[in-house]
Amino acid sequence: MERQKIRLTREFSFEAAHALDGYDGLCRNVHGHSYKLFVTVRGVPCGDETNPKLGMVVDFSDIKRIVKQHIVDRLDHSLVLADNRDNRQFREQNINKWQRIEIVPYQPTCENMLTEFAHILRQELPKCVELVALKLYETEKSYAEWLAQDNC
Ligand SMILES: Nc1nc2c(c(=O)[nH]1)N=C([C@H](O)[C@H](O)COP(=O)(O)OP(=O)(O)OP(=O)(O)O)CN2
Ligand SMILES: [Zn+2]
Repeated sequence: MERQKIRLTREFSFEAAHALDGYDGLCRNVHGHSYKLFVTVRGVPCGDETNPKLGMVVDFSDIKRIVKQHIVDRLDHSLVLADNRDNRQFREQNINKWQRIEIVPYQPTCENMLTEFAHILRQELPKCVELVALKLYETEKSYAEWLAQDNC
């Protein structure tokens, strides 16, 4: 059978709090989201009949392991704050009580989180697949998308 390029998508979810420093609205306060992340990769299904992964672009469980290790397990039930003096001090003062205070080098909007996720996944995903899209829902009604074709 002809081997065509196929896209695979795996969905993830994590709970995280954040605050948008300096924002001119309610989101400057610490508040939480039930994030949903969709990771889409593209590749050609394995055609090697001796390979246990025959017919797979990549094993869904490999995507799951990589995304969980590098993104979900780090952010789940964390408080995500931009890297500045006040937030670093807040982290130092509270880290014994709340173990998960994640300082990130950007304002933690869904756009910036996706940019970081794309950078990580492009390094960590196996070479046989190409990261083509990420979609991050911050609320039921609001999401951001990263597309490889927009960022060549
Ligand atoms: N472009 C962006 N705008 C906003 C972001 C963001 O990441 N990128 N983030 C926020 C807040 O963190 C939060 O997500 C609020 O979003 P919003 O859709 O306004 O959520 P609400 O709860 O206010 O929506 P309802 O109308 O109450 O359902 C803000 N903007
Ligand atoms: Zn928010």
